[in-house]
Amino acid sequence: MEMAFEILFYIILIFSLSSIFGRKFLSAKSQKCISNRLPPGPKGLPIIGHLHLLNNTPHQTFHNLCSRYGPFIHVRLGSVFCIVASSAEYAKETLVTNGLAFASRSVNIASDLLTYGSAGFGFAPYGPQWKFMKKLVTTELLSDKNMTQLKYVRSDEASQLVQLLLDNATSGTVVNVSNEVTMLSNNIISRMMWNIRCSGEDEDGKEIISIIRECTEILAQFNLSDFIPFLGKIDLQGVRKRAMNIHLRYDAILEIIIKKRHEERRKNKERNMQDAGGDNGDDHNSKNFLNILLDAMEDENAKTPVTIENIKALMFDFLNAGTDTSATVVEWSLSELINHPTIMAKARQEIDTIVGKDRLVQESDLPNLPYLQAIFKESLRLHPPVTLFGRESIQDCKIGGYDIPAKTVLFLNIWSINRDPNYWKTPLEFRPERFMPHSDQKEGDDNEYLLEYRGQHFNYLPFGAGRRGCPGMSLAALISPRVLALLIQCFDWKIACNDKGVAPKLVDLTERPGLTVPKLHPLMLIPSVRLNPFPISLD
Ligand code: HEM
Repeated sequence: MEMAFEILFYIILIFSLSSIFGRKFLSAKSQKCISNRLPPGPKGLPIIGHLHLLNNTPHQTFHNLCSRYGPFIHVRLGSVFCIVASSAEYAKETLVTNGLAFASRSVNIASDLLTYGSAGFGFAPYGPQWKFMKKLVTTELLSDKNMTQLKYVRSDEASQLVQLLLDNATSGTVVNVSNEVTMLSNNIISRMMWNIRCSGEDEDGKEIISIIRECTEILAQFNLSDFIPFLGKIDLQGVRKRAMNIHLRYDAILEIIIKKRHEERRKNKERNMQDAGGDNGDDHNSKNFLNILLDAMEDENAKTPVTIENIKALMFDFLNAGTDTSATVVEWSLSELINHPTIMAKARQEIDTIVGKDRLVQESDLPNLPYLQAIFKESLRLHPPVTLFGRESIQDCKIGGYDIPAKTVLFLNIWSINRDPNYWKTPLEFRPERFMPHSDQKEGDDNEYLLEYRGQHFNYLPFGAGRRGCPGMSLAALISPRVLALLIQCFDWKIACNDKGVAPKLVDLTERPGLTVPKLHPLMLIPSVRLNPFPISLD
């Protein structure tokens, strides 16, 4: 609500300013669009277009507009021409059939500052730098080999979470599960990146976590200056100033981390020289992302040189894209399981049968736990961590017979497609059985159980698809289901009392607006020990 008032206030201001400046800032691009054959859309207002329709849950706003005007619509946000795709057919058309045209991302004032002018990967324009980064990410940083080498990080963090929850269960303490799984996910990504834990005593870690939180907030903030060019310099909402502040803090901490790492590398090299090529005894640390990137930067024969800005920006992308997303799935899954005790019981039975009660679930068990996988998939469907993602076109193209000009921003509404009754039976129901083979199927389930999230099934795209589909999908599929399995295996859960002293019967499932969409209210639960896994041992 607050945001709606803020936007209304600025819109009135824009109208006043526009009467002074006239309409000349309406870009040539949007003028050109008007003459072409465009997808349908609501009637826009002069200058601001459809800005007034947006609130802080754009996926829901676009969903409502598409229910009225069809699955492929256009809107104009100030001077920015946008299309919204809200069906499997248009997802395929935009992400794959016209995948090259829509291979870029739009950049805004905050993301430009935070990513060193798009020097990283996630916000990089489509071109040689992005292609080089993509190769580095898929063949080195997030390669199967590196994921296997860094398995000890994920296992260690999972053990630490179980230990912490055991302590809480023993003392009967209420646990903020949302916070704990976010911290776990931050720790995993941060240790894989540069071997720093975010929780605990490490000051660098604490600063990193506070930066991540502020970034998520500012990147999700709707900034009018991104859409009304003449406001760019004015910074009405103070977004540029805040983004600059975060950027400077991020840069300062990165400088410290990189300096320390250079020093360690120098010492290791000296030690290696003395040992005449022997092991440097630092193998855990050596495969972290920062070391791989510093190796790439020091490679004098590289065709595409890697700069320090590339490294800092890429690290930013991972922190930003990889932490909250993986945690959000666990938070939603556990919430749904508590609200559906029969599903919880079935998941537990599967774990008890396949894994037993003598040891904890390991990553290697995951392929043998189909019901757990179905819960993971169903959670990604009903509560996709990324509800809406954006791309930008680099050339004119035709989609569904409509003319789409270059530099059009595409919003793909995953949230809406995942709830579309044309593709899903009882789409608003949390029902993992839809992803299970025959015996558990309800009549008319068709082939929902065959659907995978890897980007080939266009009615189910929690990780996107095509060239810019999520490179962290396999990592997320290792982290989230395993953590969820441990929470199911080791603990019984009770909902904690609210501030009125009443324990609600069901977990509240309201969404919090933002770049990723976690629960509005953190998941506050009281664990009790179901399986005491001493000694805690994970692979
Ligand atoms: C459940 C967890 C996750 C979900 C649901 C998710 C979802 C997404 C989505 C929808 C996109 C946009 C895809 C597109 O444009 O087609 C994306 C992009 C991206 N994701 Fe993820 N993601 C998750 C975890 C991760 C992790 C763990 C990492 C890395 C450590 C990561 C790194 C990225 C990057 C770098 C991009 C940008 C890729 C590019 O622009 O080429 N994500 N993710």
